[in-house]
Amino acid sequence: MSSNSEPTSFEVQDSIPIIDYSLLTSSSANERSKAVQDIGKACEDWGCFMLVNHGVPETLIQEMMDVSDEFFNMTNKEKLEFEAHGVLDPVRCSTGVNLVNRNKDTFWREYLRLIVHPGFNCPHKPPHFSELASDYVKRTRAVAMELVKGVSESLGFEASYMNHELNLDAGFQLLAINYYPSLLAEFDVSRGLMPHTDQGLLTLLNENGVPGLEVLHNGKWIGMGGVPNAFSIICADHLEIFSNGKYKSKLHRAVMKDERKRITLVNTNGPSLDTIIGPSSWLVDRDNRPPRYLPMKYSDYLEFQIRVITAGKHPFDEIKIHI
Ligand SMILES: O=C(O)CCC(=O)C(=O)O
Ligand SMILES: [Fe+2]
Repeated sequence: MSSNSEPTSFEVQDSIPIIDYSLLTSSSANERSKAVQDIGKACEDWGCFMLVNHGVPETLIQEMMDVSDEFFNMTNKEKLEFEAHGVLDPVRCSTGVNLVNRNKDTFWREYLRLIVHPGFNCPHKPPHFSELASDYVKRTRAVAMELVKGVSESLGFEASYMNHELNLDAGFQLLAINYYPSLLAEFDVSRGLMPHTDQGLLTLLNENGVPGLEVLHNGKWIGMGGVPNAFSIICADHLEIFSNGKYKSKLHRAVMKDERKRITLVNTNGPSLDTIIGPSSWLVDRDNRPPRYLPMKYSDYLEFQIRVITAGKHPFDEIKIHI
């Protein structure tokens, strides 16, 4: 979507649903069932929610923010040691330089993308980066897998159904670290991230206390985040595909509000690369609920997504079946 055609209104709203993770993992069947119901409603009505009491230690998140800051403060030459181009390269750093051009739709952002499952990849510097990131992604993965169990039940399946169907034990997990530098006088470009949806089932995101994430809801951009020690959870493309459109992937963007530096840690969680993912056969019937998306191997989708986005389109423009 180009910035010319997108809605411009912005609204701070506190009604993005908040899910308490400790209820989802509670030994009380009633509490768990209420959490499952709330997750289903949040996915259906909003396509996003805030997750509190997730159990990932605040100190670990802070250490990840600090070490990420150190990474991006290395020289461009040092960072470009990790430059890569293919979507399946295990470590991919972009210093943002190539992103800035005369096109008004383009924003400045540096990022580091790591494939962290199956198989963990991370730059060897700064010291402790790899150790911290490894701990962080194991913990976020555990949270994501619990959430997927809840989602699975909310769709009427067994908790483990999506895990089995989509081979999540070998699931493709990315850690993307986004770095929006502080706005220095000589730094005269917009910082942010274009409206987009994510690959995978659920994205888990946290930020360094500097707001910027917005979701498009009922035609308006709404600020997301700002709940202390909470993850922003965003429904992604393959949840929409698997649920045959019941849970929509959420369009979101990043817009900087002030001059402060912003860092976000973004986890995407998908099926295994060789999974062919389409609408679940249980959520499709010929008469009332025809399939709305073409199935595609996940690794092909990742390559295809880049091609389609580069051409200024959304993957769903190509794989959505219009009924
Ligand atoms: O930095 C943000 O707030 C958004 C990042 C994001 O959407 C992404 O990396 O996919
Ligand atoms: Fe995103």
